Order: sequence, then C-alpha cells, then structure tokens
Amino acid sequence: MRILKFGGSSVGSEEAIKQVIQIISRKLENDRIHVVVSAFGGVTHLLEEMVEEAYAGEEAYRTKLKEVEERHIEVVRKLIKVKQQSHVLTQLKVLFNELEDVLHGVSLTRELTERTRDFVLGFGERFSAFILSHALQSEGIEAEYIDARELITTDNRFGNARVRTSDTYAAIQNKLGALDSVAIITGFIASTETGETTTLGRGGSDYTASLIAAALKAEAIEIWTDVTGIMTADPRKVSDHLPIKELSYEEAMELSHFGANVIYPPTIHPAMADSIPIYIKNTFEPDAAGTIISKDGKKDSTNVQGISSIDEVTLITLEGSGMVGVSGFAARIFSVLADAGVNIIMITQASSEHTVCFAVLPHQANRAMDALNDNFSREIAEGIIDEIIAEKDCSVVAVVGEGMKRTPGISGRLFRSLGRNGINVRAIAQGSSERNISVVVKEKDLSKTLNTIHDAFFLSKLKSVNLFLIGIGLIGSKLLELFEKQTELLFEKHNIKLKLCGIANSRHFKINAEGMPFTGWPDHLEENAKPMSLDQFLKEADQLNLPNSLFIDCTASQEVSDFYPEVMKANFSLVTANKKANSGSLKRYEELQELALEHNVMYLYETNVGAGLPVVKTLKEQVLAGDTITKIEGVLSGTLSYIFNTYDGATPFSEVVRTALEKGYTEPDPREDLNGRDVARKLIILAREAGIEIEMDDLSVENLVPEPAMQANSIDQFFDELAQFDDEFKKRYDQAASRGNKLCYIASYQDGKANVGLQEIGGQHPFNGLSGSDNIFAFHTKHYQDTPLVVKGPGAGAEVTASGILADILRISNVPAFSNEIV
Ligand SMILES: NC(=O)C1=CN([C@@H]2O[C@H](COP(=O)(O)OP(=O)(O)OC[C@H]3O[C@@H](n4cnc5c(N)ncnc54)[C@H](O)[C@@H]3O)[C@@H](O)[C@H]2O)C=CC1
Ligand SMILES: N[C@@H](CC=O)C(=O)O
Ligand code: NA
Repeated sequence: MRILKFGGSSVGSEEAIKQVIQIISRKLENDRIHVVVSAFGGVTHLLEEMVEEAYAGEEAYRTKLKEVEERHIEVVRKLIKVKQQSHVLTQLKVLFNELEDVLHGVSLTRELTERTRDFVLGFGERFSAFILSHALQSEGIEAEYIDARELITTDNRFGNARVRTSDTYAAIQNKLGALDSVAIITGFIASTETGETTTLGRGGSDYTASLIAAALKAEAIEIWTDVTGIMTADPRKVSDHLPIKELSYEEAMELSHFGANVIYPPTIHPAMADSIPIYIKNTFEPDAAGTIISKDGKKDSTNVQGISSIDEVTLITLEGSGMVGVSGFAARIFSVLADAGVNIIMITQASSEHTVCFAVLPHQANRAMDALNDNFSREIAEGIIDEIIAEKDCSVVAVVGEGMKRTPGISGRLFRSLGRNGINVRAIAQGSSERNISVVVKEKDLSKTLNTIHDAFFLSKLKSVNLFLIGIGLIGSKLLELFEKQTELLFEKHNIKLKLCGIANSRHFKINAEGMPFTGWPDHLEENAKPMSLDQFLKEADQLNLPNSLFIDCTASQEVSDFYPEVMKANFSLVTANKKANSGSLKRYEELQELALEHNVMYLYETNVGAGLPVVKTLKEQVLAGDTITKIEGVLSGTLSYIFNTYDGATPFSEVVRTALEKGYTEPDPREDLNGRDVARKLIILAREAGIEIEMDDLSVENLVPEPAMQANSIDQFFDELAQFDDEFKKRYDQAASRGNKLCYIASYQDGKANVGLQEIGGQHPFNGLSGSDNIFAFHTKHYQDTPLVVKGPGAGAEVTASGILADILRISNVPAFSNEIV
C-alpha cells in the first residue's frame, strides 16, 4: 500500500489532473494505493479572501465564488464523460450552494468565528477530491470519494487542530483497511469529536497523507508537487540550487523548520514512527528521481545537505554584569517570553554569561520587548542589566546535515566562506545534535549569505566566480578571450562558472548580475553604458551582493590603483596586472597587505613581475618557508630584453622599439619601459616581497629615452623623436660588439643597493643566452647560495599576461591545482 498526495499545483488545471490520472493508473498496475488531494491551486487562498470579504460586508466575495464555481465546472466538463457529468454537476452544485449559504450567513451576521473559517476553507478539498474521484471513475478506475472528516479526529483548536491519533488510526483502518477501490481523500480537513470541521494548518494535506500511511502501515508516502524534489536551497534565492536525493527525517524536519518550503513539519512524525519513507516527486516530471526522506537519509554523508532561512527575524540582546553566575536568569527570561506567547527561533549565550541573545519573529518582537522591559525593570534601573536591545531586519540562515556531526571542519568552512565574502555574522547557534548550524546576519546580506554558503558546500558541484574587470585594452581584451576559451573546461572539469558581472574602461562601465558575454568588447561597451566613475562602479558592484566577487585591474592607471583600499574595504578580492600600487610608497604597499588581511580578501598580482612567469609566488613561498634573499638580479623587462636581443645595428633602433610595441610587450606608453621605470617598479616589488623596505628614491635608474623624445606629446611624436637618435644607439651597440659583448638592461639588488641600467655582458654571462622577450630572475638566497634559484622565460606579451591573471583568479577561486588553501 502506498499513499499518494497531490498538492494544489498538481490539480491546478485540466492538464495537470490528466497527469495525475496517468500517475495513478500507472501506480495501480503494481500497487494498492490511496490518494490524498489538496484544493485546486489557489482555491484555499480565494476561500480565505471570500470569507474575509463576507465578514467585512463586501459583495466582492460573490464574484469570486462564481469564478471558483465556474473553474470547477469547467474541469468537470472537460474531464468527465458527458453521461456522468450531470450527476457530478448536481452534487457539486449542492456543495457550492452550501458554501454560498455559509458566506451569506457571515455577511449578514458580520460574525466570523475560527470554526466558521475552518468550515469555509475546507470546501476546497471537498470540491477537488470529489471531482478527481469522478474523473478517475470516468476513466474506468474504481475510485471512491472519502471525506477525511470521517477519518481524522482532532481537538477544537480551529485553524491548527491537534490530531487524536488513536481514534484517527482506528477510523482509518476501519474505513480504508478493507477498501478495494482507490480512496480519494480530502487533505487538510478533519473534525472534532462532535463533528465540527477543523483544519490541520497550512500544508496540512501532507500531514493527512502521513496519518493515513501510518494507520495503514503503508510502505511509502509519495508527495507529488511541481518541483523535482527538495533543493539544496530556495530556488528563488539561490539560482545554482541542486536537487537533494536523500534526506533523513531529522534533516527534513530541520530544513522545514527553518523555512524551507519542503514539507509540512508535522508530516514527518507519523511517517518516522513507522519508518515509512516519504518520496517527493514532480507531477510534471514523474520519472525524475526526486527526494527520498527516510530513516537513514544519505548514509555516510559528510556534507551539508541543505540550507534554509527565516528571512525576517528580530534579534534581541540582554547584556549586563548582573547575569554572570546567577542561576535561574535564563529560566526567567524564557518564562517571561513564554508567558507573553513569544516563540523563540534560536538562542545563544556566550560562556562568559554576560549576554543572552535570541531571535524572534518580527511581529512578536514588540511583545517580547515589552514583557522583558516590564519584568526586568528593577534590574535595568539598578544597572545590573543594560538596556535591552532589539535589532530588526535580521535573517537566520541554517545549514543542515546529519553528516556534520561526523565531520570536523564544517563550521570552519562555513565561517571562512562568510568572512571571505565580507558577511558579518551577528549570532551563531549550533544544536548539540550537530545537525544544524544557524547564523544570524543582516537581512540585506541574506541573498549573499545563502549563495556564499551554497557555493562553499556544494563547490564540488558548482561555483560561480563573479568578475568585475577594469581595463579592456591589450591585456584586458586578451583576458576576455581567454575567459571565453577556458570557460567550458573550467565548468566541466572544475565546476567553476566564470561570470563577467562588471566591465569598464576609462570612459564607460556596465554592471549586470546575470553575467555578460566575454566577447564583443570593447566595441559594445558604449551602448547603454554609464559614464565611468570608480565610486559608482564599485557601489553598483557591491549592491549586487554576490559571493565570490573579485575585481581585476588591467589598466596602467594610477587613479585605479589608488582606489584599491576602497575595493578591499568593500570585501572584494583583487587581481591586478597594474604595478603602480605595489611600487608606489612603501606605506601604501603595506597598507594594502594589511587591508587584505583585515577584510579577509585576497590580493594577487603575479603579473606585476615577469608577466605570467611564477616569480612573485616563488619568491613569496621561499620567504615564507624560511629562506632569506641576499641578492636579486635579472632581466626584468620583456620590452628591453626583446629590443637588445633583436637589435643588430642594421634595422633602426626606433623600428625595433616599435615592433616591441606591436608585439604587445611594452607598456601603453613605451617610454615607461625605455626610461627604466617599469623595471624599477618590478625590482621594488620583488624586494618588498622579499621583506626589504625600499622606496623608488633608493634606486638608481638609467633612462634610455633621449630628452626630446621624453617631452613628446604623443606616442607617434615619441617615435619621430626617437628616430633622431637611432645613430647614437647604433654607436653604443657597435662599441659593445667590438668588445665581443652584448647590451643587456639589468636590475640588481644587494646589500641595500638597487640599480637598474644598461650593461655590457660577455658571452659567458648567464644572461647572455636570452632571446625574444625573455626575462630571467636569479635569486641568491641562504638556501641557494652557490647556484641561484632561477626563473626564466618570456616575460611580456598579452597571452602570457592574460594567463597569469587567470591563474591568480583561479587561485582565489580555490581551484585545487592553483589553491594554496585546503577548502
Ligand atoms: N604588456 C604586457 O606584457 C604586460 C602588461 N602588464 C600591465 O597590464 C596593464 C594593462 O596594459 P595594456 O592592456 O597594455 O594597457 P592598455 O592601455 O591597452 O589598456 C588600458 C585599459 O585601461 C583603461 N583605463 C585606463 N585608465 C582607466 C581608468 N582610470 N578607469 C578605468 N579604466 C581605465 C583603458 O580605457 C583601457 O581599456 C598595465 O598596467 C601593464 O603594466 C602587466 C604585465 C605584462
Ligand atoms: N612592459 C612590460 C610588460 C610586463 O610587465 C615589459 O616589457 O616587461
Ligand atoms: Na609573474
């Protein structure tokens, strides 16, 4: 025997009911079944409105009643064979007349008791079960309409009646035990011992099904609805939600207590008592697996199973020295609240006993505050308790899973993910069952909190990384190309979904929470874009409240790099190719490192030195692992390396520089390379990473740009001016060549002395073998004294730089191969 329950959405229309009939007839091929139905979708709500309108003396209820009647008649006409229709319609008419009489009575007497309300609300199920039973008969299925008021006995708490189980079970066994046909039973309604209609609370039809299943010792309960099972999070709030395959009764209960619209909580008890599994199935996708709720749930699960929330709560805090060590204080607080009829959602008390804080529903907050202020007025007056504080606009988010109690590290992962995304936790509670960890956050952070936690725990399934890119010149555009190229692989192999949620150049910006295409920029940036303002860009990005958000700076702009503190303070991680922040004042460099720590964000800039080559990372790891850097030497400019590797005195020097520009090696303004500043910046960054306190003024830098070219007002003019000096460059080249040497622009740091400049190197020099845009870094350290640690390879160009930036992004996103962190 299986008990099937169809919710309102499954009987919302003629098509849906056809689906239901098909499911029932397929079941009957193998099983005995009984069926519980809810009212047609939306009807209970309309009945509620009608009875209120009648009570208010408004006539509107009549029109609604007509519409509801028409809707039911229409279904009868479509689903029931003509021959049987008139009988069914007559019976239905009798029911509608009865309903009309009651509503009329309410409107005349202007009196509405809870008892009458229940009676009115119960009509929805009476209509639907009656019609479904006849629709089945019309298909040749033996079905019998059963009014649950004959089965379920309750007390007289109208609106939310308590079931008298032994009487109920006896009646069910008596009436349905020997029934050969399929019972089509009204959900939601029951009756008192004296025969008055009661209701079992919203969602009560699930409960009806569970009671019947328990009484008949059924082998399963099937709850048929319009979703494919219970989801890991509310689909309206977390777009990346996933179906949950198996849950234990306790997990389902925790999830539904915390607002997940899963299953009506009382449903679980009767099923659990007899270990009857509950299947949640989709009427419109009957073959999809759905969710099974059973005794064991997902055995050996070590993860969180689902996340749910109570969106609006008020957090009340009592604080004061008078509470410390005083027994009975908590008891007093909670009995005051119980007497005031306040329901407490969660409680936390710090072990210092100095504060107690708890969450209540907003509509009970004033009542709770009045009761507490009244009761503790003496203690407040004496200063034993501080002022009692109510903090509105909070939400509780609960993380639920049986496996949590077996698995260390769950709360670590939870709080790290929240911290990293800048979400402030107001209060925390974990039941000793370890099945639920609840956190209170500000309501404005709710959506971000849910998405953040979801990403953290279902990472193996999917993680979105929300990108805000500034700068779509050479490097930024190449990076976008790379996103496009890698997106599928990252998704398939690492479950990473890259989403471009913001894009900007110096003139315009666009923000879109849903993500924008990677291609088509910068051409389309101007369309419907906003004028660029860093403040506004950050503000709008921040307002999206997305987890795993990071800024990427692909500009060479001082202004953008000056803005990093604001970005970090808004809890965005940051990846930058722009060297200006790290090579500016030491104070700023240190401030950024501290801000990143303080705001729990990551700040990565591997491409600042050697483009995509692993230079910064290597040096950092060396230092962290206890090594000391004694000397740094290298060729740090791709542009200058290319120029001096290529220049042979035949092609004019200025032409070689132009080729370097065309190949994408130079800075936007190639003078930054030729004047040594770009190299100086890199040396400063390396030294600082090695723990050396150094400023730009400490460096001696050789500028290769002749003064007139330095003064040029445009890049074109610069090249014209530079061409005037082609002969001088040739002279310098020839002199070196006559000595069998090569020109090489070298950076070095040792014993507090830092130089960057052009040197002549002989054939034996380790930097002599470079070609193309190669960089070379030789780190002399305590551990690498005789032979330095060397990193070598192309150190400029759009492709290598873009891939270096993407590697930083993936490091932040915790892609295992890139991650230094254990998730
Ligand atoms: N070319 C290479 O091999 C490497 C370059 N880099 C760095 O990459 C960065 C970008 O270089 P390119 O792409 O060649 O520069 P670019 O001049 O081609 O592009 C710069 C982009 O930044 C935007 N921009 C400039 N100022 C802005 C502002 N205030 N607000 C918003 N957007 C602004 C521009 O509109 C443009 O879209 C530079 O910092 C460079 O040092 C780093 C490693 C290697
Ligand atoms: N212009 C730079 C690019 C890398 O930072 C260089 O030439 O090395
Ligand atoms: Na690098």
